[in-house]
Amino acid sequence: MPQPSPWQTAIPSPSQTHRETALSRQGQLTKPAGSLGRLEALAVDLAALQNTDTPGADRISIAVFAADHGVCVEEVSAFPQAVTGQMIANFVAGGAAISVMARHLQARLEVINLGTATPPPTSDGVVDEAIAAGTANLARQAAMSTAQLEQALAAGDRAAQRAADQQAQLFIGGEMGIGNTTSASAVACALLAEPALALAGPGTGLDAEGVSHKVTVIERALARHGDNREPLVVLASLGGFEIAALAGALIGSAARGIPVLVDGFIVTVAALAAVRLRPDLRDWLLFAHHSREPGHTRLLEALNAEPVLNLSMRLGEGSGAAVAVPVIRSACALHNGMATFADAGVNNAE
Ligand SMILES: Cc1cc2ncn([C@H]3O[C@H](COP(=O)(O)O)[C@@H](O)[C@H]3O)c2cc1C
Ligand SMILES: O=C(O)c1cccnc1
Repeated sequence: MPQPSPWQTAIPSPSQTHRETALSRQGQLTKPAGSLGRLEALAVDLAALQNTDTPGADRISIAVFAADHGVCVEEVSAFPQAVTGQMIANFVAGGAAISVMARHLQARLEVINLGTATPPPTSDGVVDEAIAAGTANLARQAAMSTAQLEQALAAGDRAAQRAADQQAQLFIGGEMGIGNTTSASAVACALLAEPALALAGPGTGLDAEGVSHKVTVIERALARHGDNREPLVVLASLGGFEIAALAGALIGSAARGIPVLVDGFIVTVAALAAVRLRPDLRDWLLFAHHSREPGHTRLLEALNAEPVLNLSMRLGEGSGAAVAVPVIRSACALHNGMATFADAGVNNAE
């Protein structure tokens, strides 16, 4: 019998008992009901997901998935493809935005290389999950084979296992891959049956002419792909290794009982594909921020997601999720630390 793929493992249901206890506690804390706004719901959601009366986000695992994209030959990014490998080195050297945030949050950061055309100058400290030297050009052919897709999903699942081994309370997936807003937009268009124009944006900073060209490249990819909306087919045809690995990591994280804080545009596309594959994943996703990449609005709507922050960020790497962590920590500290009306001898509402 063939082994089931990791993305087929069971995803637990959030604890209804802990949700109810947390909701009741929120109603007894020394504040007008609902006055902590979304912080209340965040703490309640985390209590249910973490299966605890004292939710927390002290132990965080961040995994940045990196890979190159064959579609870069179509000149769809403001930056050269070699930047992917260079940034991998920067992540482990500690100089990237996500490296700074991981230190700031005392989070564990790992960098996973799924395959680059120009390898990083040093691979010390990088998790090697290389599948190929980047994907094929998705404007002309399927980005990856079914076997490569399975490899990417499994690499994501292994990252989720490492997060579980570290007893992570929250998982953050990040990505790096020059050209990946083209791939992510194409995946989203195929899943949502939207035209390229509705979802493509500047990415790293294309001008209006650059975005128009990117739209035509995505249209070519979508015409080649056809109207198949099956998530695994869409991922293999239009995805990237890091996007597929993220989908595997999100499912793997939920399967191990670790809630996920979803970053910006690209991770949300991976989340959409993963939710289409496993609808029970949706409960495990908290959305960190609303990216400046214009297509993110449509994606958030499709996932019925209301992100914690909107700081006009458009970086990726998991950086927006990392920046939202202090808000999540505040929600938990308030939930766990505030006195109840009864404890403090404060009169509750009539
Ligand atoms: C120095 C640098 C650091 C980054 N960190 C994340 N990205 C982001 O930009 C890329 C996607 O944009 P596009 O599709 O336009 O290439 C991804 O690698 C993404 O994570 C970066 C981009 C650059 C240039
Ligand atoms: O929101 C994102 O994930 C994003 C936006 C632009 C470029 N890279 C990533």
